[in-house]
Amino acid sequence: MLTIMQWAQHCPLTLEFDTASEVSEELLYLKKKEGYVGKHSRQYRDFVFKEDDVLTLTYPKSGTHWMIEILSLIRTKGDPKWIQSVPIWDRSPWIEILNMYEALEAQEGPRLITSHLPIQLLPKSLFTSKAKVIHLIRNPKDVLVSGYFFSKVCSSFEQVASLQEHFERFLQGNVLCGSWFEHTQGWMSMRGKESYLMLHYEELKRDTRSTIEKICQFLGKTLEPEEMNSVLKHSSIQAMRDNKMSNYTLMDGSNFNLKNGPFLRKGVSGDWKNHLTVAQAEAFDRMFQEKMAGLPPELFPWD
Ligand SMILES: Nc1ncnc2c1ncn2[C@@H]1O[C@H](COP(=O)(O)OS(=O)(=O)O)[C@@H](OP(=O)(O)O)[C@H]1O
Repeated sequence: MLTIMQWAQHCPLTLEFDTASEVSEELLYLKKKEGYVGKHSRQYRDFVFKEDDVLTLTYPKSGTHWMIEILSLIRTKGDPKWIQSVPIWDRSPWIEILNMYEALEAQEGPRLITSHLPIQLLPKSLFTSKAKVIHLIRNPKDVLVSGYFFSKVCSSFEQVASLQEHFERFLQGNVLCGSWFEHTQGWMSMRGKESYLMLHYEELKRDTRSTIEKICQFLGKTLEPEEMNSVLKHSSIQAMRDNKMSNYTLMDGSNFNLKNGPFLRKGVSGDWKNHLTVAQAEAFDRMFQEKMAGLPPELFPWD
């Protein structure tokens, strides 16, 4: 029996797997994480996804919370009462966090569920159920930069001395949730399934309305024009910064330290250009070409 993961120190979840072969190399670093506590969670593997579940699936720092806010507002047809009264992590709990997992199990459907896990660590019922998966991806250079700043705010992230150190760890997959390249390719293997929708942060940013329409179509929902306007208004980054149920001020002082930066930082595409050197960007691009060779370039519509 091999225990491989503790998510966060304040809400420890550990998954146990029967054989080492079930553990991808890129996740092994998690075993070394300080404060690591083994805890048997075979039950997790038996979690039953239901057909009316909607799973937001992201590599960390790809726009997860934005998507949850949008899905919450679609559910209420733009009425902000729910998002303004229930914390974002209770509206769409992370399946890999133990206390949230337990809440999810007890929850009546339809459920919003979130995960940052790579595909091989999701309970198997996901792949036989009709639960819908929204896989949001983002330019990994922006993901990298966002993660660097977030590491100063959230102690679950690897504490690093410099952006260069974070850069090297990111390319090696030696960061929370492992290699972006493998995580992304893994989930992209669901392309073509009716229950899978892949979206880009950049597309959501460039044309939020059309992307929300696409989400509604995928979910079989319709919004009246004024309901759509309300979804747009209340899921804007400024509205989320002003919403204490979404800005993590309720978590400040736990493993979040908002003195070191806001939870909702810039919320733009292309911020990597302000932080990565030309040499870093070139090294990144070489790695990208190598790792993602064979996938159509239109899957990655960013510069
Ligand atoms: N409404 C809205 N509009 C635009 N951008 C937004 C929005 N909400 C969150 N964000 C940006 O998403 C980044 C955080 O991603 P995640 O929510 O996936 O982070 S986490 O891993 O779940 O902690 C983080 O990106 P950076 O600003 O580049 O750090 C957030 O600012």
